[in-house]
Amino acid sequence: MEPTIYEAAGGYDGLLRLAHAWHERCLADPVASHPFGHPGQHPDHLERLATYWAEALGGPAAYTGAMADHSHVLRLHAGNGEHHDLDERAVACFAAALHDAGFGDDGPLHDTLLAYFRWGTDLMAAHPDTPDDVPEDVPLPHWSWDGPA
Ligand code: HEM
Repeated sequence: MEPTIYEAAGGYDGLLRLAHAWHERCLADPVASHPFGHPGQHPDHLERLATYWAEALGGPAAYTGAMADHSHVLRLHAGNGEHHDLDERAVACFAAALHDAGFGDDGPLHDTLLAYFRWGTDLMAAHPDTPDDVPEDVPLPHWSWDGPA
């Protein structure tokens, strides 16, 4: 049977490595660093991000099982107005992070992870006005080798 993207990416450990690499790239970027480093952000941010990615990419449902739901994640990203520059920089940082974390610069796994992140960034930008616009109980969006699942 074809491995899930989660398995192909090295499971939770591989995705945690990628989350660290993405965060490093964002912190080093003049635009993408802005959202990070404010007081009050979750101390386990990267572990929670990797757990979320794991669930979205065919791994265990541990984010929604033990941490929070997708509506919570949407609310964290909502209410910041339109920010296309930031989104573009965040995607560029993710492409660089794929390289840094050992996922290479091309190939099916690299390409699907990058496409997932680009899609996810658009989903996160869907509520620019206020977190109050985010409905309750939005299901966590899954991604497959063929795109949105
Ligand atoms: C422009 C791109 C993005 C930026 C600038 C960004 C920024 C952030 C920031 C600042 C936080 C911390 C919020 C807090 O703890 O107060 C966060 C949390 C998080 N983000 Fe993003 N994000 C981006 C894209 C994404 C994408 C594409 C995904 C998923 C595919 C994602 C998933 C998450 C998750 C799961 C959390 C943690 C939620 C929790 O603490 O339970 N983000 N993000």
